[in-house]
Amino acid sequence: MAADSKSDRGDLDALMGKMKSAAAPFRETLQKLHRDHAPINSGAVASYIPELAGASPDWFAISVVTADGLRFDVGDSDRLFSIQSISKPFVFGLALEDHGREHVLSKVGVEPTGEAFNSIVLDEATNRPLNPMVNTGAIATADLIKGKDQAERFKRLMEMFRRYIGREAYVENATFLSERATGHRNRAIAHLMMNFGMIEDRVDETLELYFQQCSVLVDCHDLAVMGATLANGGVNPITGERALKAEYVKDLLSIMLSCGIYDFAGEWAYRIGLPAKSGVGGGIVAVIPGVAGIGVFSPPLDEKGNSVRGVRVCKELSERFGLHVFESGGAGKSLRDEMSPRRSGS
Ligand SMILES: NC(=O)CC[C@H](N)C(=O)O
Repeated sequence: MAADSKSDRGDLDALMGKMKSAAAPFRETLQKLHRDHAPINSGAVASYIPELAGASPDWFAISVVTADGLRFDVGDSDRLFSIQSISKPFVFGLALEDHGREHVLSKVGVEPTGEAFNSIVLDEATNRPLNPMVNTGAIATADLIKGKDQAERFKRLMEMFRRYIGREAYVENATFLSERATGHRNRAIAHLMMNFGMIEDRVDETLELYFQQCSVLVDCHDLAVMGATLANGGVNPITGERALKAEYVKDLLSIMLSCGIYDFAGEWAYRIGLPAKSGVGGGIVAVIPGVAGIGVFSPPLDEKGNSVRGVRVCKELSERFGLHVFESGGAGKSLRDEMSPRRSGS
C-alpha cells in the first residue's frame, strides 16, 4: 500500500498515542487496509470442527489497541467467534503462574516443530511435547492448570480470560460440544501422552478443559485488548487490571514469536517479526511489545491453518510501520522506544 510519508507520520503519531487528535488518520489507514483486503477470496473456512463451518468467508475485522488504551476497530469487530488456538499462549501463562517456569518447562518444551498444529510428533528424548502452541503441548499445558476439581480448574481458566478481555468470558457450548464429539485426533494425542507419562491420568477432564479453552467466545476487539495487555507488561490497558505476572510476559511473547504460527512460524518471524498467535476460527493476535496489540478476524484459512487476510494485514502493518521487533535502528534506539510515550518520557 503506497502512502506518502506525511500521512505515515500522522498514522504513527496515532499509534504512539501521543496525541488523541491524531487518531483519525490511523483509523482511516485501518479502514483502507480493510477495504483493500476485503476482496481477497482465497482460503477456506475450517470445517473439521463442524460448528466452525457455518462462518461466513466475508466476515472481516481489524482492531488495534495501544498499550495506553487507544482503540481502533474496523469491520465486524464485535462479531463473536471461538478463540481456538489463540487461547494457547494465555493458558500457558496461567500454567507458569501455577507452577513456575522450570516445572512447566519440564512438562512441555519450547522448540518450534515445523509441523502442522495437530501434529502427533513428540520429543521422545525428553518425554515432552515440543511446545505449548501446538495441540500436543497445549493439551499438556491444560493438564497443568490447578484446581481442586474440574469445576475449579474451569473457573480459573475463565477468570484468567476475563482479566485479559475485561469482561466475563463465556464458552460457546455448540462449538465445545462439536469439538468434543469429533476431536478424535486430540483425544488420541492425549491418550498417547498419558501412555508416555507426559500428562496425568485425568485425561478426559484435561481434554474437556482444552476443548473449553478453544471454545471461548471473543471478538476482534477482544483480541487486540489481549495483545495490548501483553504489550503493556501484563496489565490490561482498558481496565488497569493485571492479567499476567510481569515476569512471564516475555515467556509468552518469545514462544509466540518462535512457535505461534505453526509451520509458518519461521517465515512469520522473518517477514513480519511480531509475537503472534493464530486460531482456526480465523483470528490472529499480534503484539507490538510496549506499543499495541493487533487483532484480525477473517475465517478463510490458508493450508497451514492461518487466516489468509489476517496474515496479509499483519504483514502490511508490519512493513508499513517498521514494526518488526528486530527492525534496524539500533537495539537501544529502536522505533519501539520512540513509539512508547512512557519509555521515551514524552
Ligand atoms: N489451530 C487451532 O486453532 C486448533 C484448535 C482446535 N480446537 C483443535 O484442537 O484442533
